[in-house]
This record gives sequence, structure tokens and C-alpha cells, in this order.
Amino acid sequence: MTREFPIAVPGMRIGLLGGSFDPPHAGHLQISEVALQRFRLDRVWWLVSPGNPLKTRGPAPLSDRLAACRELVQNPRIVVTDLEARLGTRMTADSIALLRQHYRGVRFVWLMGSDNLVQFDQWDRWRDIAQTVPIGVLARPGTRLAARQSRAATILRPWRLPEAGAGMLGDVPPPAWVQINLPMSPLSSTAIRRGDQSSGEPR
Ligand SMILES: Nc1ncnc2c1ncn2[C@@H]1O[C@H](COP(=O)(O)OP(=O)(O)OP(=O)(O)O)[C@@H](O)[C@H]1O
Ligand SMILES: O=C(O)c1ccc[n+]([C@@H]2O[C@H](COP(=O)([O-])O)[C@@H](O)[C@H]2O)c1
Repeated sequence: MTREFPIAVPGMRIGLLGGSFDPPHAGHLQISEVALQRFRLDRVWWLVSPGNPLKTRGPAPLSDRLAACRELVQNPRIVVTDLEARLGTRMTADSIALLRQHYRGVRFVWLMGSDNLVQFDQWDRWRDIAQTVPIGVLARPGTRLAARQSRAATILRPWRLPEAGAGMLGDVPPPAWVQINLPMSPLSSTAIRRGDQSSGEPR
């Protein structure tokens, strides 16, 4: 499981997709591919979380989730990492701060599904996150309206880019965010854990 910190050079645009990945699924792959293309990113790093600070249920062991992610990902521009375990962080604000220190000059973009925008205002120091890195939101079925009406989206509205401006996201100074509306994936880890074949396919 021990691997080096991934390599990145100044000027690279790197999307950070944090998640439990319990288990990883094709929806994670799809939003990573869309983010690479639409936000003109050089890489997407999956930050496989030791545990979501807002979730009471603990996920499967980190080593199992990392192994499953590495088995699923074939695209060399999507990099599976255990950076939060290495850095000793759980809060996204801390992870981003340490990554920016470690990778000077790299342009990080925070990525999340629209379900996470709905509760983004409950995250630790969420305003700092928005002021530190641009944010790319990937629409998720059933959460687009709630995301648009969320407290965080309302407060951050002046800094929202039009979807047509998504390609600039990695280059504009934060705060800046954009929501990509298509294509959407109905997959979710919860559905897969429940064995619900209609909304979550097996990996
Ligand atoms: N189908 C999807 N469409 C858009 N975003 C998604 C999708 N699946 C996951 N994401 C996003 O990927 C990130 C990591 O997701 P996570 O590992 O929690 O998977 P999940 O399917 O949301 O799991 P769970 O059902 O346990 O909450 C989050 O920002 C989440 O919003
Ligand atoms: O920092 C926080 O307060 C915070 C609160 C909730 C979620 N997050 C992060 O959001 C990402 C998605 O979490 P999850 O569990 O929905 O996959 C993951 O990187 C979490 O660490 C972060």
C-alpha cells in the first residue's frame, strides 16, 4: 500500500476528488473523465478518505478501498492516492492547505458531486476552501435543484462561472466555481452496498 507522493510540477492543473470510495464505481470514473475534459485538467487525484468527518458510519478499511480503486482505474491521468492518510488530515480544508504547501505552483481544483454542494456549508472552514481553490461541481441525479438552492451556492453565487467557462476554472483565481450538468451518472456507493442493481451497478 505504501507508494510515494504523486509527482506534479508547477503549472499543472490537478483536480482533487475526495471521497470514501466505499466502494468505488463507474460514476466516480465518469465524473473524473468529465472533469479532466471540461475543466482542462492534467490529472485527477482521488483522495481516498480515511473517513468522512460528517458520516457516523465508518467505511471499509482504507487498504481495501485503495485496492478496489486501483483495480477499477485504468486511465493514467486518474491517480488513486492515500494522501489524506499520509498527511494525517481528515478535514478537506487541512488537506488542501498541506497539498498547496507541498506542491507549490500546482493549480489544484476541488471536485465534488452536486450532493456535496448541498451540505458544503456544514464543512469545516468551507469559506476558506472556496477562497483557496476553484471548485468544480458535477451534477448528480436528484440533487441539482437542491444544490442550486443551497446556502453555499447562494453565498457563492457572485463567483459562479457559466458552464461555458468551465475550461478556465483551473486558471482563474478563487473564489470561482462552476457546475457541469451533463452527462449524469445515477451510480452511488450506497446503492451498491445495498445491492440495488437499478441505481448502482457492481464495479
Ligand atoms: N454518480 C455520481 N455523480 C456525481 N458525483 C458523484 C457520483 N458518485 C459519486 N460522486 C461524487 O464523488 C465524490 C466521492 O463520492 P463517494 O465516495 O462518497 O461516493 P458516493 O457514491 O457518493 O457514496 P455514498 O453513497 O456512500 O455517499 C463525492 O464528491 C460525490 O458527490
Ligand atoms: O472537511 C469537512 O468538513 C468535510 C465534510 C464532509 C465531507 N468532506 C469531504 O468530502 C469528500 C466526499 O466525502 P464522501 O464521504 O461523501 O465521499 C471527502 O473528501 C470528505 O473528506 C469534508
